[in-house]
Amino acid sequence: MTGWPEGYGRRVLDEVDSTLSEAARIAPTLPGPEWILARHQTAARGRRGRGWVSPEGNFAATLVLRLQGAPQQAALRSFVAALALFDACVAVTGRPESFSLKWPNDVLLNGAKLAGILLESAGQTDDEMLLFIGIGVNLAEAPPVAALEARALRPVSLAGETGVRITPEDFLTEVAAAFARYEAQFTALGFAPIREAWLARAARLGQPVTARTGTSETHGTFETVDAGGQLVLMTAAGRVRIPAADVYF
Ligand SMILES: O=C(O)CCCC[C@@H]1SC[C@@H]2NC(=O)N[C@@H]21
Repeated sequence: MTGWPEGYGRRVLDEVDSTLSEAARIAPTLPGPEWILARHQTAARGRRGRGWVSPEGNFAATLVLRLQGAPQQAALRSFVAALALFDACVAVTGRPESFSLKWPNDVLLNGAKLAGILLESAGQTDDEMLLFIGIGVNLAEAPPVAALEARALRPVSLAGETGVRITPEDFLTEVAAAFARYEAQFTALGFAPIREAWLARAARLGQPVTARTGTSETHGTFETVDAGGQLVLMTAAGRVRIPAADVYF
């Protein structure tokens, strides 16, 4: 059985507006990294200003990390978190072939959206920042499709697709343990092995995708993710590196 990782704190809330907001409120008082899990969120947020619908029984948590170094290095923790989620999903289902990762940091199950990650930060000085890694996983139930944007991937739940039922608390133990392993690897060896591991689990590598920002769309073949975590597409106009976007298949 997976144990709780040494050095990481944990608190479980019945209800909160958003675990990301709670993280920002309590982070200055925390002595070390801390997971905040909520059974219910009243104002959860998703990427790019979207909301996040999280029915009871789904996983909603934020990890608070105090980090030294460049903000770009902090942002690469989204890949660390995505790998941790992938491993946790495999640990509870025993089905590595069913899961994949979508740039920048969604977890797919049978090609549909199972989980999302939202990074926020605070308190940045020259050498220290607080990073909040917000994670939502449809463990029990997928949100209603009416809540989705056009072209967004269909949401699915772990229980619906695999029949595996796990509580958010037990899932947190798996995610926290996997995160601690990958974070130790990141600290010791940098982004290179994380990047390799992420690419080995990537959805649609070598296939055509569309990357959309608020203002532009880029179509191309998904070539790789570079050493800075940017999406690399081969387009009709040549190779393009994209720092942030939504990807559509
Ligand atoms: O848009 C996405 O794919 C990212 C969704 C992230 C949702 C999680 S749920 C826990 C944490 N608290 C929030 O308000 N959002 C994140």
